[in-house]
Amino acid sequence: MSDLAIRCRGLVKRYPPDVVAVDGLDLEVRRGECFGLLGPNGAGKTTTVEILEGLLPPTAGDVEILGARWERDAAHLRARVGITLQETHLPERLTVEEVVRLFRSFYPRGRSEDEVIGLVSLEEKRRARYDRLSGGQKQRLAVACALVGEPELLFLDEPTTGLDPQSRRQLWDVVSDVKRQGRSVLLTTHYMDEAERLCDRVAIVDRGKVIALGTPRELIQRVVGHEVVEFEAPADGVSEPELRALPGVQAVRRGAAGWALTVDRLHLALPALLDRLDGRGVALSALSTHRATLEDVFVALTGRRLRD
Ligand SMILES: Nc1ncnc2c1ncn2[C@@H]1O[C@H](COP(=O)(O)OP(=O)(O)OP(=O)(O)O)[C@@H](O)[C@H]1O
Repeated sequence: MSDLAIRCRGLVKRYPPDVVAVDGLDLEVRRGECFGLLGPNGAGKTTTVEILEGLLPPTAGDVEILGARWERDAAHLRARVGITLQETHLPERLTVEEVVRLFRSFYPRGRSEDEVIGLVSLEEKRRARYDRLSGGQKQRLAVACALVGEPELLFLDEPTTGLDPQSRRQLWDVVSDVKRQGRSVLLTTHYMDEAERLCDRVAIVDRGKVIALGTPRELIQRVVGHEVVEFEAPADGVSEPELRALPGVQAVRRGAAGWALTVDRLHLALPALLDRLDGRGVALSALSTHRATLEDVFVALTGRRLRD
């Protein structure tokens, strides 16, 4: 048995006449791992996921899911994976339990309705019609449908986009439970806090290619450092080499709104920075610090923000 849940090599998807949505993407997701595909709008995440889900044929490349292939083993594979699409439209007039029962009937084996409804905490809504559910409840029901066949691998495409903070946290709990049961998860998201919290490893995708891969902590420390200091000051007030020479500073970037320093020793870098600016009589119009995030990794690698 393959110890990989997903393996793809040289994946390409072109849309005529000239869109290259996926541009030679390689990926390995281990069994039992929650793996995140991160990237800005249009990076190629959904296209990649739909190919891996067997819903879209690639233009080129090789895909293996749970050691099997969609071309040869589609019927068998369908019963082993669970899919939650970016948008799910379920029959408006069916109740929560009717929807779950319907999906349960598609699988040869699986969980009971009660168990699945409990997993996504929709017990109180089991007799409520689909069109009466909130956005978060609808999304949890979609995840319940993906879980009802006890999938070995769960695909979640932007499961929390558009949800309020409480609904997002409820969905995170569901995904954490799925992970605890040893199932594999492939998750796409724009939310870096979501990826840092849920994913064992992430791949950052940009323009159809993987541009960075690792655990969230590894990537942040390797690419960015520990902390980010951002400040605004007149462009002629201080120079890039001067900033780079300050103690504790690892990298310097000048953005549209001001400077961003990545630092590994904030307690040294910050006083030295303030001292330097003060000595020059440079007025600061804004100053903030934050722990480096995956968003900073993306900015450091591409010079762009994830959500421009
Ligand atoms: N059916 C299609 N025909 C033509 N172009 C397409 C089609 N589907 C996607 N694309 C293009 O392929 C690129 C990748 O799109 P994709 O939806 O995979 O990105 P994404 O990373 O999932 O973005 P988002 O986060 O906005 O969902 C985009 O430029 C998109 O416009």
